[in-house]
Amino acid sequence: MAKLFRAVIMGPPGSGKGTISERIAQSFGLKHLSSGDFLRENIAANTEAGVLAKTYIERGLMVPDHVMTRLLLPRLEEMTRHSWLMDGFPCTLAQAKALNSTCDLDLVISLNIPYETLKDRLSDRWIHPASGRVYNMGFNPPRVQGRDDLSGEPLIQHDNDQPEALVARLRHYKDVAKPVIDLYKSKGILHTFSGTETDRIWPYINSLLSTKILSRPEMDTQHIPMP
Ligand SMILES: Nc1ncnc2c1ncn2[C@@H]1O[C@H](COP(=O)(O)OP(=O)(O)OP(=O)(O)O)[C@@H](O)[C@H]1O
Ligand SMILES: Nc1nc2c(ncn2[C@H]2C[C@H](O)[C@@H](COP(=O)(O)OP(=O)(O)O)O2)c(=O)[nH]1
Repeated sequence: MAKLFRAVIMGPPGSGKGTISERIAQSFGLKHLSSGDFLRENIAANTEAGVLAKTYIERGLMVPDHVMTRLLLPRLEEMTRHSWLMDGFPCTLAQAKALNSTCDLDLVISLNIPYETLKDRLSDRWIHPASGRVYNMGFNPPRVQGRDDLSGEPLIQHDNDQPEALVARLRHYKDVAKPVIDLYKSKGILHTFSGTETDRIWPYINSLLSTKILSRPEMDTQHIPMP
């Protein structure tokens, strides 16, 4: 059996983590794990952690580290037979250290996208709140305006995606992500990609992964929630 592959994708809000993760999952058969999806599943199932996490997310705050690690690490430990790509975790040094004690990462992708680009994308980002599916009116519009493609339910915009809130969110991201990025740099597994368009960054990520993932045993093209 081919060696399992463990990767993380990092980047500020709107940098394209979700979009690129889906492409990686489709092209390389890794399972796309998303901290946001996982939190939404817990909220929908009314688990104790989900109820707690909801109180933070509703206020536009990050969920505390101990809640995130207690929720996610056991799930990652269970994934003994699959290669995966984690999107949205870790995003603090405490989370990264906790992840480190659970598994050895092979690769970290960091997206470095200019502020103006993030601002434009996010002010035009529409979300299906129940699933977390995202649309952008120019880049990946829904089939029917204002409606989710799968459920037909209405799409919403988040206040914290609007320019007034964005500056603070990006500053916060930079502060908390810097030590995480430094940690992965020191381990020699960090790969940074800069640019303004996902379609132009993607070929570089694709060719990097082609050199790292030699065999593709799990050509599973779906975005699979954690077990
Ligand atoms: N690793 C994490 N640590 C703390 N809170 C998290 C983490 N991942 C997700 N969250 C919380 O869950 C919420 C939803 O996460 P999700 O990644 O779907 O959305 P987001 O805010 O749109 O992120 P982005 O803007 O980067 O796409 C976040 O706003 C945050 O409150
Ligand atoms: N115009 C444009 N929009 C893009 C591009 N790549 C992604 N997007 C859109 C899709 C989303 O609406 C928004 C943010 O992307 P995302 O994949 O949700 O980012 P992230 O928050 O998971 O990091 O930007 C891109 O290259 N151009």
